[in-house]
Formats: sequence, C-alpha cells, structure tokens
Amino acid sequence: MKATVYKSTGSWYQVKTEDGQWLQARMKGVFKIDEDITSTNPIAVGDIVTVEAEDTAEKTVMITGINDRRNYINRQSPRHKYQQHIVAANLDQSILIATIKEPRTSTGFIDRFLVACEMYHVPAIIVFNKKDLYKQKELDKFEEYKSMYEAVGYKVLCISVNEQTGMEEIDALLTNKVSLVSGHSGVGKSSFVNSILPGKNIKTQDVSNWSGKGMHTTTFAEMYDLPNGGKLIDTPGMREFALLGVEKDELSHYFPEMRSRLQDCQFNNCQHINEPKCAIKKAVAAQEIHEDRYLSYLSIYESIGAANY
Ligand SMILES: Nc1nc2c(ncn2[C@@H]2O[C@H](COP(=O)(O)OP(=O)(O)OP(=O)(O)O)[C@@H](O)[C@H]2O)c(=O)[nH]1
Ligand SMILES: [Zn+2]
Repeated sequence: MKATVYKSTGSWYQVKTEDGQWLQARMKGVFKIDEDITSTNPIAVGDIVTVEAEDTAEKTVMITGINDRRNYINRQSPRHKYQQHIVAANLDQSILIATIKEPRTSTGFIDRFLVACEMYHVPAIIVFNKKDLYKQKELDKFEEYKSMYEAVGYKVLCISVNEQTGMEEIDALLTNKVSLVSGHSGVGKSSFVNSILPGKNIKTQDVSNWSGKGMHTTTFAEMYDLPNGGKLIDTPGMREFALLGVEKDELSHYFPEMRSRLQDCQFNNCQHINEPKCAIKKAVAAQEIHEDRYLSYLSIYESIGAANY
C-alpha cells in the first residue's frame, strides 16, 4: 500500500494512505536513500512510501520502501555539522515570506534562498508580507524588488496577513500544489500559515505523544492538506536552506540571468570576478544584470568553503 508522509518525528511517521486513511508508521531496517549524502533522516515529509500492516487495531504500519524523489530540500543537521537533514521531498514550489519593514529582509538572504531553490530544482515564489505597514518609500522598494526578481523569472507578491490583502492570489497559487513555506524570524510566517490553516484544524491527528523523550517535534516540518486541494509544508525553526555541496565554480549556474550568459565569457572556467572579457561583468555594467544580484553572487561565492559556511 502506498502512503504519503505528513509528519516525521524521527522515529514515528504520520502517513496518509491513497484511500485517505491516517496511520502511524515505523521504519523497518535502514534505507540508503542516496549514496552521496549522509542524512540524519532517511524519510521526510512529502515522501511517498510503501507500508505494510503491522498492528491493525493500533493502526500502525511498517514502512518497507520509499519512492524515488522528484526533488528534496536539505538543511544542515542541528546536531551533526557534517550531516544533512532532509526537510521535505517532492515539492511543487517553495515560498519565501519576506518583509520590507519590521524587519527588512535583505536581498542577500533572498538570493541565498533562490540559489538553494535552483540547486534543488524547486520553483521559488517570494511573498512580501506586512503591506499594511508600507508607506510610499517601502512600496517603491517593493516595486524595485519585484522588477528585479521578475526579470530573473521569479514570482513576486505583496500581501498583508493582518488585513488579508492579496490572499486570493496566494490561494490560487497554492491550489493543487505542494508548497513549502519558509522565512526568517519575525516576517509573519506563523501568522501566514495560521491564516491559511485556521488553528491548523485541518490536521487530523495529534501526534505529540509519539515523539521520543526530549525530542522537539516543533523542529520537524509538517504537511497540511488545504481546503483547495493543495498541501502546505510548514518548516518551524528553519531559517535558511543549506547550500551544501555547492562548488564555487558552479554557483553562477544557480543565477538564471548568469546561466543564460555563461557561454559568452571568454574563458569557459570564468568565475566572473577578475577575468577579462567576462559576459557577466559586462552585463552588470550595462545594467542587464542587477548589481544587487551580482553582489549576492560575490558574497555567496566568498562564503563557499569559508570556516563558518
Ligand atoms: N503589521 C503587520 N504585522 C504582521 C503581519 N503579519 C504578521 N505580523 C506581525 O509580525 C510579528 C511576527 O509574526 P509571526 O507570525 O510570529 O512571525 P514568524 O515569521 O512566524 O516569526 P517567528 O515565530 O519568530 O519565526 C507578529 O507581531 C505579527 O502580529 C502583517 O501582515 N502586518
Ligand atoms: Zn565570466
């Protein structure tokens, strides 16, 4: 029987079968999901698994297999520096909640998020919240960000969770899609998720008893069914995606506006920093590539391989 993982506490999984049954699942043995990564969690929210009945009265099942993932998002394990933690799998899109005021999200933060989405092959949407606080200056800033990111190919929206403006467009975007929501502290991510899932009532089971002693369930991502047929994955405590494994010389591939120009650089191993006849630097000078995006490129480039990376 196939089932989708809605919640993982590390030892127990909440799954929903194809015919709509909620079950508690355990894992049998150890799966090796990917040869090239060490993962703290072999199964993540969004995974499609095969389950076999274990205890019918208790509605518990064993996970005996896992489908190949379309994509997945990682973060560095909070406990082990060199291990990764799969946050969620099989996503249609990833939504970043950002703000221009109280607090202001830096373009550096947004660009790191976008690079991660490119790496993971997940389409990205940037949603600026707290529109009710924006005066002309902030509205102008929003327009500037919107044109900068739309030119690169990302969707950009402006909403106010407090005043419920712009929410119809969000609803339309979420319909029949699996969407991951993230954002740094204070942007209103919890308010956003709660407004879409009032009281999170849609969740059908309380799994707080399942978790092992001392396990903080709130650090695990959780998926919710939306009334419109979509699924929302909330990522409590996750601020930033890991850019694990990215090499300096491949970074420009994760900036779409650079990717499309790479073949025009004189050197095919051009890093777009000091090299002569660099198509990227030329495009920045001609304002065809936004300078902020190039500065983010340089900043991420520098951070790769650095001690605190
Ligand atoms: N003015 C205004 N304030 C908002 C809006 N949405 C959320 N806030 C406020 O912003 C603050 C942070 O909201 P949260 O939903 O807790 O933000 P969060 O991103 O989940 O933050 P953490 O819980 O720290 O991760 C709260 O005081 C909210 O009331 C909005 O649309 N407009
Ligand atoms: Zn170049």
